[in-house]
Amino acid sequence: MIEFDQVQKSYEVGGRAIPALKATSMTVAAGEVFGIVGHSGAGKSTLVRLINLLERPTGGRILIDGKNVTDYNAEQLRGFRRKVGMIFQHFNLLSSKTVADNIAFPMKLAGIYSRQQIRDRVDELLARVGLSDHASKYPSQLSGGQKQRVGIARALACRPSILLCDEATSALDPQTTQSVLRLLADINRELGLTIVLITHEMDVVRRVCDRVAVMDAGEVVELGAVSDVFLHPEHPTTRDFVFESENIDRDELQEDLSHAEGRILRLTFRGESTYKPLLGKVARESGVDFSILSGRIDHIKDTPYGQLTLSLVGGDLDIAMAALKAADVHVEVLR
Ligand SMILES: Nc1ncnc2c1ncn2[C@@H]1O[C@H](COP(=O)(O)OP(=O)(O)OP(=O)(O)O)[C@@H](O)[C@H]1O
Repeated sequence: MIEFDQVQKSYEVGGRAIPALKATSMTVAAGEVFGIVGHSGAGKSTLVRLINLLERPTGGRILIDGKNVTDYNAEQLRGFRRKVGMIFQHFNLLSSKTVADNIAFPMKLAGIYSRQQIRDRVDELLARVGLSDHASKYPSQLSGGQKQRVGIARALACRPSILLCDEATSALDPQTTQSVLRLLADINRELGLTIVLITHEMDVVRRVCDRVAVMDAGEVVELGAVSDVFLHPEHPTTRDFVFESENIDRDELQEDLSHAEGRILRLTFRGESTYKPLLGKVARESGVDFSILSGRIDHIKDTPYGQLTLSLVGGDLDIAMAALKAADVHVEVLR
């Protein structure tokens, strides 16, 4: 478990303290995939670099599994850092070393593993990330996705309990992003590793994270289960991220809504209710006519969800609303 207790960070620039993270308290549970989303400069990298103490907080405490790591001496810190792996946007591989040597590097540096242990672990990790045939290649001979797989294998070499991902898919195309995210989800499930993932894309959060913190100007402005934050965003910054990820143009949406008749509702279905033929039944029972203005069905991690914007005309609106709510559909009246 990672606990931030009133953690703050400012950088000294030209004798002035520039605040990057305002006093923040939050907890990341062991074994969860925790997303941190925010625009450039929001403080995401600072927050994540505080977890492995690449940056030292200027206030507050960071507790990992109940231990205050901000108090650690140099030796304790070295041991602790082996338990926290990290992957980066631009992979940060050593270009003069082969794939196998890149993966072995943190184990050699630790100085506590035998040659045989290192060889076995490298083979195991190469297989885990699907690169057994590429062990002797150099990073320049690999695609972006393969480089990130090497980065992941290297981060896992010393069997960490926490994996930090700093914009790990931002340099990859959508298909490669999917496969790297799938690999991270598998690793999380199989190894029970805690993953903290920073990104500026809500879509990445939607695919793999259990919970998310939204950051704006050095502050966590919204935090919760991805399904709640994504489907019912409250803070304007969160709304921007969700709209962006769904490719919704607000002006166009307003324009479409202004042409629609009657009441306008947004319905959110989660889990099994997503696939039920509910609208026809509600229309028959209430006499209300629906017309669909927009809609999508997708997944939040493994859970299906659907969102429909409807205009409703005629019939008995109260009966329709009651029937939808009784079927566990979240109903929001837009007009
Ligand atoms: N080493 C540093 N010295 C001075 N200021 C810094 C330093 N690192 C970050 N900052 C400042 O702290 C604030 C937060 O930066 P941070 O890199 O944490 O944001 P971010 O959300 O990760 O942004 P990005 O997505 O662009 O990486 C910014 O205003 C940045 O300019």
